[in-house]
Order: sequence, then C-alpha cells, then structure tokens
Amino acid sequence: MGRKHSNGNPFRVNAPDVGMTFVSSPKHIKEADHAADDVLSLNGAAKHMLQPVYTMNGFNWLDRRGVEGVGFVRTLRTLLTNPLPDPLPDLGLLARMKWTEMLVMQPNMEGAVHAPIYPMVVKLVVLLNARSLFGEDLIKDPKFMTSALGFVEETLVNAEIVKLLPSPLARLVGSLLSRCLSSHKTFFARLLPAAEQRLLENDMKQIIARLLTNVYWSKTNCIQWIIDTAPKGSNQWSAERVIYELMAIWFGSVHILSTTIVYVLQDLCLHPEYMEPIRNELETSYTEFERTGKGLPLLDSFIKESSRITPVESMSVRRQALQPFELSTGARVDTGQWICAPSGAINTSPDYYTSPTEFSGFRFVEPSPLDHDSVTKVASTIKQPKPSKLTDVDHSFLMWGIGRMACPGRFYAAAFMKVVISQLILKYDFDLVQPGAPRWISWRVARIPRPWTKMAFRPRE
Ligand code: HEM
Repeated sequence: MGRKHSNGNPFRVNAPDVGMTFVSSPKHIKEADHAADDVLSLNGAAKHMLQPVYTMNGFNWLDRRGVEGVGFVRTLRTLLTNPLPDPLPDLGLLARMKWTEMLVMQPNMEGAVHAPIYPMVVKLVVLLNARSLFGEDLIKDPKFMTSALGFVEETLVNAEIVKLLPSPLARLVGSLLSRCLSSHKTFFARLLPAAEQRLLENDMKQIIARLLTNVYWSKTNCIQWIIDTAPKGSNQWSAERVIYELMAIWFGSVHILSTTIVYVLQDLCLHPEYMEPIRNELETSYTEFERTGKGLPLLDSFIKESSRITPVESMSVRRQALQPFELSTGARVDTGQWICAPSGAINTSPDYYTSPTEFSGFRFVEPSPLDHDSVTKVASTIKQPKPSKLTDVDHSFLMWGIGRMACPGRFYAAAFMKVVISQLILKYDFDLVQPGAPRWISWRVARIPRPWTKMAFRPRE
C-alpha cells in the first residue's frame, strides 16, 4: 500500500518498536546495500529481531559487520554449498523415512491419514538440517534434538515479546523468559563439547586425532568450518563463540525453511493441476538431481512462485542505522531506525510481473521444459519475459535479500527444500482437509503457518 502511494519513493512507517524507511526502487535499494558497514547494519537489525542476549544463551553480537570477520559467509556460501550433491542422497533417505514415520503415527480416516502439516515439516527440517550442519552423531542424541526444536520455537516467542517492551522492562522480562524457555541453554551445552574438541585438535595440530574420529563428521561438520573461517591468532574464537555463531545460523535456517516448505505443499494442494507435471519431472529426473544438485526446473519455478505469492515475510533487506544515513532523495534514517524493502509488495507489482496477483507455477521456467505434454495442459500464458531460477537474486524478488548480504545459504536451502518436497510428492497423494480455511496467522510483517491446518495423505500405489 505504502509503496503504491509513494510512487516508488521512500516512505516511512512507525512500527511499535522502531521507525522504518521503506525503499523499493532498485536505485534506493542499491544505496542501502552500498552504505558502509558502520552506517547501516544487518547485524543490528537481526539483533533487534532475535534478541540473542535473551534467546541465545547471552550472545551479544556486535552491531558492526566484519569486526570479527565474516567467516560465516564462506562457511555457508562455499563450504556448505560446494559439496552439495554429496549429502543429497542421505538427506533424501532421511526425509523418506521421517515422512513415513510421522504419518504412520497419525489417525487414519477412510484410507487417508489426517495430520497437521506445519509441526511435521518443522520436525523434519530440524532432523535434516541438523544432519547437514552437525553430522550424524548429534542427531542420535534425543536431548539435543529436542532442544534444537525447542530453541527455534522459544526464540520466536521470547524475541517477539521482548522487542516490543520498553528497555528496563525488556531486560526484566527477557531474563525471566530466558530462564523459563531454556532450550537455548541445553542446545548450547550439548554443542559446546564438540567445539571444544575441535579447537583442541586445532591447537595441538593433531591431524591424526581428527583422522581417527569419524571422517564424514570432520568433512561435513559446520562446527569445523566455523572454526576454520573464524579470526586467527590473538583474536581466535573460544568454543563458546563458535557455538554462538552456529546458534544464529541454526535459528535463521530452520524457521524460514520450514515455513517456506509448508506454503509450497499447501500451494500444491490448492493448484492440483501442477502435481502431474511436477511428479513426471521427479520420476524422470530426481535421481539426476540427487547426483548433480541441478535440474528440476518445474519444481524450482513452482517453489519460486509459491514464495512470491505467499512470502514468509513481506519485508527484506533490513538494515539498522548505526549512524544517521541519507538517501539521494534527502530522506533521512536516524540512528537506531531501519531502512528496509517492501518485498511482499514488490512481489506483486505490475512493474515486474505479468498478471502479478495470479498464481502461475511455471512462470519462471525456460521455454524448453514446457514442451512436455503434461506441462502444456497447465502451462498458462502467464510467463515472465525472462526465465529465472529460485536462487537468483534480483531487486524484483527479494526472498534472499540482495547485494553484498544476499543469503549465503540459498543454494543449500533450495536443494534442501527440493529434497523434502520431492520425497513427499513421490510417495504420497495429499490434499488440504479444509482448502478454504485461512492458512496462516499474520503477525506484523510475518506469516506464520497455522499449526492446526491439516492435510490428508494417501500412500501412492
Ligand atoms: C527459504 C530459506 C531461506 C530464506 C528465504 C532466506 C532469506 C534470507 C534473507 C532475506 C537474508 C537477508 C539478506 C539481506 O538482508 O540482504 C538472509 C541472510 C542470511 N541467511 Fe538466509 N534464507 C534462507 C535459508 C538460509 C539457510 C538454510 C541458511 C544457513 C544454512 C541461511 C543463512 C543466512 C545467513 C548467515 C544470512 C546473513 C548474511 C550476511 O549477513 O551476510 N539462510 N537470508
């Protein structure tokens, strides 16, 4: 609404906790992205959103980016992304097993299992993401896994309450909630010994010690990557600091992956004509996708369209002003205030999208995969002039942010979501039990899936 009325110029919104200047033109978004790290800060905005002092065992990260390096970018963009096809078969197997295990436990109504989709997806994402980031050993520890799930849920609640309170009250309530909602402490305590062991090995240069431990663990463990990319010498991180970094990555990845997957599955129920072509694509090309990490253009486009129409958040590119900042229009963002982009409004802008409010699952696909028979039946005329991929970063699609700080986990996230969604499509037919019912709770700029929305699942022959 604000974007429409402002004609693409910056506009101000005073939220209960912070004043925000929204920018939507490519030029102004670029100005925000190019601001110096001591002027506009994603760290600062994220700290306000997540309140890590109360939700992440006292982690008080620095507002200014880069003071302690940006090792996490290499950890996620390179060390997690480059080996990508390798973990996909394991993740696929784990997803298959977990879907079956969860659905077997649900009530069966006339041949269909009725089950709430959001809590199931969160459990599945927690398991698979823990497997990717922490390796095989920790996912066998039930206390760790319970805390890994609880930490995400409790952070959402705790941070949301604390950030809306005035500071003296926020400190009091935050400390109280931090003691009551204590999964973050268990999660921290369970991860700490692994980081201590890794640091000890590094200190002692005991390469042999590492070789003697599980090779897969040492190859794919995010704890190791964070240590490897952290500051060295006198600024070397403690085991605690390493785990803090992991906690932030863990929270950031689990919540958004789960919610995005839920809306994609629900959209498949609401637009069932897409099921056949996507299933055909999976039956012919899923094995190749597992081998290469590439392909599945129809599913890729469907996920992108679902995320465009139902974004988890309608705001992106959040930056907090650490010093006053001025846009070329003269609009001023005072210290403590935010600059951000109205990504939800941009997603349905006629400036960027043909028939912007209509769902067209294959609008981003290149022409060639659309030639297939089952596809031509549903491939509507609504197409973007230029094909694009889910992981592409562009000012018309801010799902991953933009510029220097665009999500470094996006290639992993896209492959991960394809695995989880494909394993369900290949094994089950599914529908929404009440297709017309509201599917999410709107809370400020977020859409949180209703935890009680049920889907009916039937195993395929
Ligand atoms: C559907 C899944 C995901 C979505 C929609 C998403 C979205 C985003 C967005 C919007 C940003 C902010 C970029 C900006 O402000 O310019 C971001 C940053 C980030 N994301 Fe993601 N993300 C996803 C998954 C993940 C995963 C799986 C990981 C890690 C494994 C991850 C790690 C990060 C990190 C560390 C940053 C901060 C980047 C920086 O400060 O340079 N994200 N993500």
